[in-house]
Amino acid sequence: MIGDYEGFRSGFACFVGRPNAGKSTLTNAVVGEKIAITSNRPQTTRHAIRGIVHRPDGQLVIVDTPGLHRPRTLLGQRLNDVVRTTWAEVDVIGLCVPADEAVGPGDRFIAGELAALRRTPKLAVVTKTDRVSASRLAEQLTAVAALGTEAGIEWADVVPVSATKGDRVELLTELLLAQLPEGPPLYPDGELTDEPEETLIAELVREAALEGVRDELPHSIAVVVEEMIQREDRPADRPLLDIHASLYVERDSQKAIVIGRKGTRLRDVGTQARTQIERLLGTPVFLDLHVKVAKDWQRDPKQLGRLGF
Ligand SMILES: Nc1nc2c(ncn2[C@@H]2O[C@H](COP(=O)(O)OP(=O)(O)OP(=O)(O)O)[C@@H](O)[C@H]2O)c(=O)[nH]1
Repeated sequence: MIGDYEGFRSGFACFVGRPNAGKSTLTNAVVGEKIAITSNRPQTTRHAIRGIVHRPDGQLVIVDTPGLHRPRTLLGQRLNDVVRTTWAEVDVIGLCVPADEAVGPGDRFIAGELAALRRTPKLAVVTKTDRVSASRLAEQLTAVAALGTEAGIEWADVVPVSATKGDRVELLTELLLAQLPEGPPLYPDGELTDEPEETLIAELVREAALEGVRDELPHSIAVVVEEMIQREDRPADRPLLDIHASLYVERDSQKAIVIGRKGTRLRDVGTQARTQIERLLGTPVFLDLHVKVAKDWQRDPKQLGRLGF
């Protein structure tokens, strides 16, 4: 049957780069739908969420990985393992370097790790080009080319993009597709992601809970969707989906922060998350959030397992 797909390319790609490099935003821009989680604080992406681009001549499956970083906790170690496993499995890797920040040790560390994957084609992606002048962009393109040379990587392409403006996102997609092996589609037409809905919903709740909180919290929040059930006794044209989710924090003090004065903060988190979830699922949702303390869950293998890591 392979012959039926002559000229068709399919495979996996992932974007790597230091925290805040713009990987999630770029994934969304390439896939064209909000699926990965973005935020202006580092390391909010924890799960390998795939977005799927369908084209007449190819199919590109994007795997969104957490940032690689120096592990300080058990969670950190597991995240790094996830990242390395993902890198070894994909067909093409895009290293994202923001246009508005100098190439630094973080980029060199990641480039060094990438260089070890000899057979995988690698593209350098200079992100957030809308934030810099043309001359600054030209300098950054040179710096990123040099980053490759130093690490012993031969970039398949060096592509400047703005995910927010949509500049050259289409070009990048084509260049990624061109690196994929020939083969039949991996997923049915029309599918955007194969991540279970619960995971996406949990990530949306987590994203809402992280809005505007202090720096110590991001790594301490985990969200688990406990139950999703259609409300009974609803007219067919007005369905309602009940979602019960737990927000786990590590300490009582963090619980107080998440809940806020008289529960106002948690209500806002619920409203924001519900809006996003309704957009994702296309159905009205009643979202019930509970905050629970799981003492030092990041250091406890049993708790990590229960929270899905
Ligand atoms: N102006 C501009 N801002 C961008 C662009 N892409 C991303 N950003 C912003 O940069 C910040 C980080 O973007 P993310 O996509 O969350 O970065 P990330 O690499 O996935 O971050 P981690 O999940 O922490 O690894 C967010 O505030 C984005 O809005 C872009 O093309 N232009």
